[in-house]
Amino acid sequence: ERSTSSFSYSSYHTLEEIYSWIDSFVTEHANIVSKIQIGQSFENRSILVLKFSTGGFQRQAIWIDTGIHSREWITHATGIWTADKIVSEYGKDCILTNILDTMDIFLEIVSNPDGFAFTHSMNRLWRKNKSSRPGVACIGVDLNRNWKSGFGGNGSNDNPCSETYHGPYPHSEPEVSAIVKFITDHRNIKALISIHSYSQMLMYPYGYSLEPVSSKEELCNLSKSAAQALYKVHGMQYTYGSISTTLYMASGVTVDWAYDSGIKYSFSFELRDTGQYGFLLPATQIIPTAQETWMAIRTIMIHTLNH
Ligand SMILES: O=C(O)[C@H](Cc1ccccc1)CC(O)(O)C[N+](=O)[O-]
Ligand SMILES: [Zn+2]
Repeated sequence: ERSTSSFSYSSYHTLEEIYSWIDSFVTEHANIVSKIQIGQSFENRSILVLKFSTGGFQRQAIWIDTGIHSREWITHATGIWTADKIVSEYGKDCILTNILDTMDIFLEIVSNPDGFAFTHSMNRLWRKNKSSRPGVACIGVDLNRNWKSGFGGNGSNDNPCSETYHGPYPHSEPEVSAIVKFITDHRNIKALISIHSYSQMLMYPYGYSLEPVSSKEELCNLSKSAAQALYKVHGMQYTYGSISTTLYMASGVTVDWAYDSGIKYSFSFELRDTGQYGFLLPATQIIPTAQETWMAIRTIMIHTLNH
């Protein structure tokens, strides 16, 4: 991409196209956006994070990740659109402007670059990363089961050939340990939003337990408000609640680790649709999905700013 003006926000893109767009995007909006490499994937691809900041030092911040499961293409596409929305709305939307005048936003668009490249080259429905270990027949760890909280519990699998294989030990995967290191070293992340597809859900911890989190009421009310803001855009209904009670038990997941690390406002989205197209959501739904998701993300961000 020489410039982002030729980039289509209503299409799906390859890893190379996204990385090239990131460089153009950062160049074009250098006053508010910068690019950070937080690590390297198993196959040595750069792991990139966009930082949106209007100044300050180590400001309280919001973390958003998309694409931890490589086949969930709508999430990378939503992340890209969201990046452009943030820079477009700063100075226009007073709520977003208030957020960025006080907080930073970190956005990791391709959180599983090896898996994502593989969905374009060999297997569109690949979910895991591409790590391999001597003597292990199958490839890949489920990056949404590799986190320390509840690691190895119900709702994860110790079989390396399973789609929910949790890996040999917590944070064994470079794609996970890079985020853990970044967030731990930052010490001022106040909200984490980890975006998946599909099912149209907005969920908060825990996945590894049926026990309610201490901030259950607040997180339930906030997810309700966020789901309502989303619904107003295109009439899409999202269910909301804790992972284990709304969907199923899932252990070693991103948001449980975040919550247990002190990030109270930790949420996971399951974007469109409810199964008609599933992971193969048509590109015509990218912008509508991103538009409605933005209103939910914005609701979570303003609550985080005010609490
Ligand atoms: O099992 C998963 O990791 C997600 C559900 C989820 C999402 C966030 C935290 C715990 C579970 C479902 C999905 O997005 O991966 C879709 N899928 O099952 O392929
Ligand atoms: Zn997923």
